[in-house]
Amino acid sequence: MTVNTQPATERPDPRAFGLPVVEQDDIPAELRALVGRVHDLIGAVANTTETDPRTLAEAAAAVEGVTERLGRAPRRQIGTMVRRDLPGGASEFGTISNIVAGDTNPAAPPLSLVPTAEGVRGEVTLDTVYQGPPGLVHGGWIAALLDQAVGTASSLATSPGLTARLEIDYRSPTPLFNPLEITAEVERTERRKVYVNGRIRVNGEITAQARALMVRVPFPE
Ligand SMILES: CCCCCCCCCCCCCCCC(=O)SCCNC(=O)CCNC(=O)[C@H](O)C(C)(C)COP(=O)(O)OP(=O)(O)OC[C@H]1O[C@@H](n2cnc3c(N)ncnc32)[C@H](O)[C@@H]1OP(=O)(O)O
Repeated sequence: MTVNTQPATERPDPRAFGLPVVEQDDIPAELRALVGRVHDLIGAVANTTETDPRTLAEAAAAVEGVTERLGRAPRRQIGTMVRRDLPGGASEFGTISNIVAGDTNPAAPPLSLVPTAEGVRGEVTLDTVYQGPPGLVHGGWIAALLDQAVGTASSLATSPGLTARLEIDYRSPTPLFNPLEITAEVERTERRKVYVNGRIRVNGEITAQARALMVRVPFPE
């Protein structure tokens, strides 16, 4: 039975939880470029066949130098959020260094999800940084992508919550270097509980699907 006892129309402002908020448009283009180059670096390091000790040592020293230089500025407060405008006039908050979708996380693919009539949709192509079995996406990353999708669908349709339960059916291998279409939508809500379904498609075929229970976080008084 579908029970909608607590439809959420309020959008909590993360500042009410003591979390700083950055406007997505205020993230400097140069920081975005740096995030992109470090993302490329992760792939280059993971896949290099370079064996010359001097070349490798120089690369390590160069990276260490950049890390030290950036470390001179204070770190962002843990839990810093970013506000993003969405197509259609809505906006959403996300953690700025979210491992799946964070604007400033070089390890994130990143996955960008937009609202649809049903829920949310995004497309992403993963490289060997996300490899599990040869040529295939790691199962944990498949779960991570789907967790993000069901969480975002739930958050946009109701209000932000935490994943209480996530069940994944891995139906067929999910390949690297192929566009993954990720969709999710709310099935029903019961008080603070939001039941959400999601899936990954490759060339129109479902490779993995998720059933999730999100529990909405109570707003501060
Ligand atoms: C802050 C503002 C900023 C905005 C922000 C925006 C972010 C927008 C994008 C989000 C995109 C992120 C997507 C990644 C999402 C993660 O990765 S979340 C991280 C992984 N999850 C966690 O760490 C959660 C850990 N678990 C917990 O903290 C707590 O167990 C929970 C889930 C909050 C529930 O605890 P609780 O609030 O005390 O609620 P509780 O009363 O126990 O349960 C409520 C109801 O849920 C049921 N329930 C709870 N757990 C379960 C379960 N495992 N199975 C079945 N039923 C359950 C209970 O039975 C109860 O049912 P009813 O009595 O109402 O019928």
